[in-house]
Amino acid sequence: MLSYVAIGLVGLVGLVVFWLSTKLAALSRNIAAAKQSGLPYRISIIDGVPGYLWIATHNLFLGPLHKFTPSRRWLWPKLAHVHRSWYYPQEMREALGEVYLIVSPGQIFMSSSNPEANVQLTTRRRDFVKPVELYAIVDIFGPSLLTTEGDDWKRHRKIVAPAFSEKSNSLVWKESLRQGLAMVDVWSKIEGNTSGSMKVQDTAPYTATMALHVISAAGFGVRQLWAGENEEKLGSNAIPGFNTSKLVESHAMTFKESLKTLLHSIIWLAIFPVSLLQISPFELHKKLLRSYVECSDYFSELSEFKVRQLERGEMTEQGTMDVMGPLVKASERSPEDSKGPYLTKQEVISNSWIILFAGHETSANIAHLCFLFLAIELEKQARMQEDIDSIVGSRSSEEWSYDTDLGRLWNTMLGATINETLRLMPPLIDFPKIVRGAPQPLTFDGKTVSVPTSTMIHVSTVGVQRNPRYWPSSPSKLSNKTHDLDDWVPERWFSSTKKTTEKPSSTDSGSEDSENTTSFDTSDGLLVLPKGVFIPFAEGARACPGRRFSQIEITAVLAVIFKTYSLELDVSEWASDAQVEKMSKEERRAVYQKGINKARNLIAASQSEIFLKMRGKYPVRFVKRGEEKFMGCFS
Ligand code: HEM
Repeated sequence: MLSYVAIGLVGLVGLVVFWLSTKLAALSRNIAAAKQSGLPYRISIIDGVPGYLWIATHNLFLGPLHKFTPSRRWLWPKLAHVHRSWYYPQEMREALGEVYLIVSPGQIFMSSSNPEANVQLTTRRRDFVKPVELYAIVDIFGPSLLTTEGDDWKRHRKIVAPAFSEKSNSLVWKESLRQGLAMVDVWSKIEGNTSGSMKVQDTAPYTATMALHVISAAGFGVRQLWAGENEEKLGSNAIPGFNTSKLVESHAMTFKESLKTLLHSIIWLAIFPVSLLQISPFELHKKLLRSYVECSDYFSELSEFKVRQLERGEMTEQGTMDVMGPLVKASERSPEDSKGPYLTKQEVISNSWIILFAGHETSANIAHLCFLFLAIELEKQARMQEDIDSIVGSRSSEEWSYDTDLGRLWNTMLGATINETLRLMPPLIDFPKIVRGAPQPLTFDGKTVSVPTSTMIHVSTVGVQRNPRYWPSSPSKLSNKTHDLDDWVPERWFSSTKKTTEKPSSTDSGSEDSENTTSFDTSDGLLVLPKGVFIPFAEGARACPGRRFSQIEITAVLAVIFKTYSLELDVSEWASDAQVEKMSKEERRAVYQKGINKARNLIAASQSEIFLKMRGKYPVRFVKRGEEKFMGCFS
């Protein structure tokens, strides 16, 4: 008996020794490659981009560890803390430089927050490839524009990109103005609110619904209504369950319900594939599976609805952007068809999902954060309102023109507000690339380094967008830092001194597969930065095709709301309305400051779960302009 235990133990020790020696051998190979690269590097025992199980659970271990003071100096918990990694790029940059490697047994990881390097990483598409395997988490309905590479990606892009044309944008503008007003109407009907004063516990779910509605109408040609709106308005555009509360027999959830469940639990779909969910006894898994199937069915039904619309010739009459139209047309073709590229029926579903997914939470989070920053910075909000007034005057939003008003609004404090929010809190804190083949040369700051084979690269959006070397800045008014790049300062977008190094040269821009995603933000009104510096929408061929869509959407929503309303933080945690009424200017300022501190702390505690977002909520109050309680105290 004893001898069996002894043999077992020896076997176990042997396995551990074998495992350790293979890990050590891999680590020393990676260290040798890092040494040859010419880049600074650090060694970590944990791989830089851990798996999905780690992503889903790491907060449990690392949250408490970060509270333990000595660990704050350690590098590896910061690297492994995926949800909070957006918080550390400056520390990393100060310790290791703008481009550095982290070497672990299973991986060489590179981070870049250098504009010159960023330009090469985003434009040399064949040298620095998109690692589509990392996108499995969002690939739940199969490969799409976001999650393919090479010729397959070009086929998807050729079909999907034209839908984001200039012609479509006026529809985004109109629908966003409508949705902004509808959102206010919903707030006014919350119990205890009036149309003159509206307390909203958390604007995030509302901006999420607003963004979903805009994409649904402008992207899919299907108008969505807010709860309480009369569904008869939809007429022949009603698709039961998709945009109505009434379900058809085959469905148990509305489209919005199924989409919401899916978005909230998407990480679990990466860990538990559909085949596992089908046999799982847990209610949570059953609900997730149901929402997955429902969503897929809804997209199929929408696609059939589009086929019928196409047959009736309705889509051109409506003049909708209708991403779905070109997708459905392409799905009628075969791979051999000479009329143009094809999509399979499943690819129509996967691309529809990805457009909703990529364009919904991103815009929603930025709109939500713009609200909070404007409520924190009342003086800046007042300046934005003056700018809006100076452009639209007393005209009602129905008369606002896409051609003349949008560009003018953008080039004011309004555009500065949106850009500054995208700079400070980009929804994607970084985007990945990988070196698949031979080591790749990378030139920046007058030297050329060699990025090793299989290096996983993160182009650090947050890193470069908070780097004082490339941005106009002043000493921080909120901390003891010598720069204010960790603070929300929209005025920097009116800086005349473009404090930048010379424009980095693009080695491969204008390549045959790059799409024109230029935007009105390249005009002279706001600060224009060299390539690779302001990259919330990425750059190069794989840049976001929805850039202009979201800029127009957020501009319209902010303009239509702040034309009539002001936004203040709710301070009822510290003082009732009656108490505030009796307060002097100084007392009001002091109580508001408590709200500001709390809201700032909540924003700073945001986490990146695919997209960077706030976890807590802060209540705010929209009041008719002229009826503010605190705005005057800050002027
Ligand atoms: C504030 C809003 C938005 C931000 C910050 C943003 C950011 C980005 C970024 C950084 C990428 C590159 C991702 C990567 O390479 O991994 C991307 C890709 C993409 N975005 Fe956006 N996006 C926004 C809004 C939208 C909207 C409104 C839509 C659609 C209506 C959209 C659709 C897409 C698609 C389809 C891709 C994949 C493009 C490709 O791989 O060729 N995005 N976005």
